Amino acid sequence: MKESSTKKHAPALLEMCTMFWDTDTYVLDIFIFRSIVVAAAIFFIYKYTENTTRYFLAILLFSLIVIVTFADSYFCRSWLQSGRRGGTGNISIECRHSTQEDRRELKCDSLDEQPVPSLPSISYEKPNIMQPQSSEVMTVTPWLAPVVWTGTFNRDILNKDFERKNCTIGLTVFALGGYWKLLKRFLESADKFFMVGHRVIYYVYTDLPEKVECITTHTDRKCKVYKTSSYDSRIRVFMKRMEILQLDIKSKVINVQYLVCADVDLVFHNDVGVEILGDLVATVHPDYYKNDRGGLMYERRESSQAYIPGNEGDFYYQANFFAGTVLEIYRLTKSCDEAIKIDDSKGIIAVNHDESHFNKYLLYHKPTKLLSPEYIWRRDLPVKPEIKTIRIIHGEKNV
Ligand SMILES: CC(=O)N[C@H]1[C@@H](OP(=O)(O)OP(=O)(O)OC[C@H]2O[C@@H](n3ccc(=O)[nH]c3=O)[C@H](O)[C@@H]2O)O[C@H](CO)[C@H](O)[C@@H]1O
Ligand SMILES: [Mn+2]
Repeated sequence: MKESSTKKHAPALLEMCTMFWDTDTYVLDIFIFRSIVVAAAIFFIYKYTENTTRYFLAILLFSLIVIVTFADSYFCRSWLQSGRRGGTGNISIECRHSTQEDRRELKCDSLDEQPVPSLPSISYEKPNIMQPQSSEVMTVTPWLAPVVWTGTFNRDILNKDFERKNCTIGLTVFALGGYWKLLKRFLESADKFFMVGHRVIYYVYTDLPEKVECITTHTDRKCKVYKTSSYDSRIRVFMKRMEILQLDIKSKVINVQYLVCADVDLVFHNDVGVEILGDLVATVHPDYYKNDRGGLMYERRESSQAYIPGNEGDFYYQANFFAGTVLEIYRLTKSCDEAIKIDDSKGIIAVNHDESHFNKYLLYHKPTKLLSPEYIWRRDLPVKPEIKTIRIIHGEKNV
């Protein structure tokens, strides 16, 4: 009962708190205002009241001053600190009793901790808002995520913008069992085409570290090799990836801002740069991108955690190349790992293994950027007019 009545009055009280505590003129205004009120009350009490009433009113006035002081220093402070004002909950409350100048200075300090970065000047053709980026393909999804195709971005602008963020990009790859043989070609092609000019850490997971030669020709790149257990089936391997990734992000073994997760049977054939980065980025599968919902390879058994009903689905995404901030990749890998384990406990393996769970996650947690099939093509697929630049080829299992 008490709680609901507090909630009912919350906006008005909050507004009052904000007025009292979040203005530079607070100290002066409130001091003058209260002094006038108290002085007027004392004048009134002494001029117009008799002895007994006078004492009673004096005690009442004193109690009121105590209650008001207590109320605004306690409630307003905790309300503001809890951020209920929305967005600016980090205001420097500590300086509430200091002078006006101190308050202003401290407030500015917290806002100006990060200088405002600006883009260096670079020359490029003026963007024309009347010119559609493509008449052939979708460049923005219905939830306003860009779809990256050749011709939709200017890498120079993106590179300059990314440099000022001073971020490191991680590239994870698993090479267990016989797959260690694919690693050399994968890393060589990444060295040549992946995020050239940016700080990169390769995170290589293998059960055979002694066979792995992790080299890079760039001075701003590191390679970290981690030993894993061996698994008796390849399905186990790609299910385990989700578990290993989420654990290593959580324990900060993987410690970067952006993470790109790749299969080892990928070979980079053209530049793949910061245009692929975003909060949560998935690649559209080259086999199914023209199919309607019925033709997408989702898990259709209700018994599986990866189940997607027939009337739902956006695109079929490939689990062999995805990217995002570490936070988003953590959420994705953790959710997929949990779903895989629930299925496992019931003896269920989703139709496309980790990829089915990956697609389920992305249906309900929409990617903020999509990569066109140009980013993961396959050698055996026929040439298509919309595929202008094949950037990565997948399924390269022969060395
Ligand atoms: C037909 C089929 O099966 N497709 C699955 C498989 O496609 P793929 O044929 O792409 O699977 P894959 O053989 O490339 O295995 C996936 C990745 O796991 C790693 N790996 C796998 C096995 C192994 O013994 N050692 C090892 O290191 C390696 O990085 C490899 O690239 O993988 C996808 C996940 O990306 C999906 O789950 C697909 O359903
Ligand atoms: Mn693969």
